[in-house]
Amino acid sequence: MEHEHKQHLLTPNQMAMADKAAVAAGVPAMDLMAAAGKAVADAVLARWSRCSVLVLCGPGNNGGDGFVVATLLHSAGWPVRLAFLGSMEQLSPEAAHFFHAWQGDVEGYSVDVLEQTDLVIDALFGAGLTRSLAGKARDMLDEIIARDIPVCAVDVPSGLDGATGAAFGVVAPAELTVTFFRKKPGHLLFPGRALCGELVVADIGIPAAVLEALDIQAWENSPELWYRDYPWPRLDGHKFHRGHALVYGGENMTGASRLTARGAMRIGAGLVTLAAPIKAWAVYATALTGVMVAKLEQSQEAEDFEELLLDPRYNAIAVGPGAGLVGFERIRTRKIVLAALVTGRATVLDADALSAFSGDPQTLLDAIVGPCVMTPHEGEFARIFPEMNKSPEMNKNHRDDKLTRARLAAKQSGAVVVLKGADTVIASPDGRAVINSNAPADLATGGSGDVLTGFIVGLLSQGTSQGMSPFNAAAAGVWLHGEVANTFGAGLIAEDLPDHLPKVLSAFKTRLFTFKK
Ligand SMILES: NC(=O)C1=CN([C@@H]2O[C@H](COP(=O)(O)OP(=O)(O)OC[C@H]3O[C@@H](n4cnc5c(N)ncnc54)[C@H](OP(=O)(O)O)[C@@H]3O)[C@@H](O)[C@H]2O)[C@H](O)CC1
Ligand SMILES: [K+]
Repeated sequence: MEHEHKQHLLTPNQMAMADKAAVAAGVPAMDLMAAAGKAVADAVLARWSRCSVLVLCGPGNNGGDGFVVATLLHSAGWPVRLAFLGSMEQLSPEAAHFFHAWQGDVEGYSVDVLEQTDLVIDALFGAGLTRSLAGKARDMLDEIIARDIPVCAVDVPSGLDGATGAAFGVVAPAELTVTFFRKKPGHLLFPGRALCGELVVADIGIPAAVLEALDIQAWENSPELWYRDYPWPRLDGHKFHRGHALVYGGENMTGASRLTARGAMRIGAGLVTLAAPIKAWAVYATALTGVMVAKLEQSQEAEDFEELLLDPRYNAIAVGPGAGLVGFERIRTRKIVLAALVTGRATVLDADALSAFSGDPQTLLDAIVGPCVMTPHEGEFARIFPEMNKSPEMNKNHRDDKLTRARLAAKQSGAVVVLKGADTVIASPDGRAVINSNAPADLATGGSGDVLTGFIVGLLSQGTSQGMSPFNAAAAGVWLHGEVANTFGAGLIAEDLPDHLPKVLSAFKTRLFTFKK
């Protein structure tokens, strides 16, 4: 399991390098293509009953895979037709070999060929796509969409950028995509994740060892990445070892920070204190058992918060949920955030803690001096990194994708950036990134972000010195957050998330011992 590293995500360029490394290691390109085509044919035979298949082959090795698929489905007794968009001369040696191995006709490449077709094998373009599809390639995909013909895509649906999940123009959505060796970011980032349909990753004989030579910077989120650092309660673990999380509670939206405090408790913070303006103190004090509530005196809340922070035992701080943005609250929220950041202690900034700096984000970014995790959704992200979506550099080469934006924001801010969504990206200032893929749609309920903030600050409060770095704490928090929602299922509301975590943790713990083997 160790060096399997199933979570690695390779860019199309890294995929090509893996390909070359495999050939250099003695795996003939011919065998790679044969194995790729076989993996696609096997996946089709396993999912569809015999039907009339049209294989669309493009000019490169994606097309080469298609030739292999056509021959294998034909020899399985399926009615197979093949149309080729390219020229013999342009084919690589291995693609040319499998082109000649195809015994059937090569039909003219026009939309008429779609007549009587039950299933299309999309082997037009894969990792080599460099620009939007146009002309006949595009017309064919438009027609496939119009006729709603099921598609099995080879490597990626044609038109999809494997690096970003962005569509270069038209993409025919696939029921099934078969990719090779490892996933690409584009298989996990929307719209790519949706356009791929069910994803199968086939081992085609590329040795896992080639990964060492690649400078992998992206992974699919999984406990495999961070379970070694997970702060399991130690037998001698006095609660003070487990750290003390300090959560700032707002005046009106008291529910938000209560969810955060509960999330921090449930994930194992030794102690949690919620600091709230005295006006809201009674609400918190009655609602929260087990969480201590500190009073912040009227109109000097920020000073009192600073005073609290003089106690070094508060080793992780969360600000944002329900902090308040209306009128004077905005000024107070900014002061509270700056008071937290100046301590240099692990700080999680979410929601209002971010929006309070829209208009002058640099004040916030300049104040980040210690371990910090930001958890913006797209709207909050745009307020803190307004230039991110408009810079010519970003849009010139389709770099306005989520992975690039989160990475640039992390680099620029020095914080770990959790750019939330159905495909949450966790990016570290050093360029590493994790794409989360287990979150169900139900998670988009009000308050679920407040709980995530609690999970992350709760993890950070437990042994930051020993090893749950902000990057790992964010990845673990996001994964557990998704896992709880998955196990809970329909009808989930935010309040269920903290209380359902223990069940997931114990299941995760037993599973861990299988990891450790
Ligand atoms: N690494 C592996 O695991 C294996 C991958 N295989 C398959 O190989 C493809 C990648 O093959 P490649 O030849 O590099 O590229 P494509 O087949 O995806 O593209 C072919 C050429 O198409 C041209 N191109 C690019 N964009 C367009 C466009 N919009 N319109 C027209 N033509 C386009 C481009 O050539 P240009 O010179 O025109 O730019 C491409 O070179 C991978 O996806 C796998 O399916 C191996 O078969 C097995 C091992
Ligand atoms: K394809």
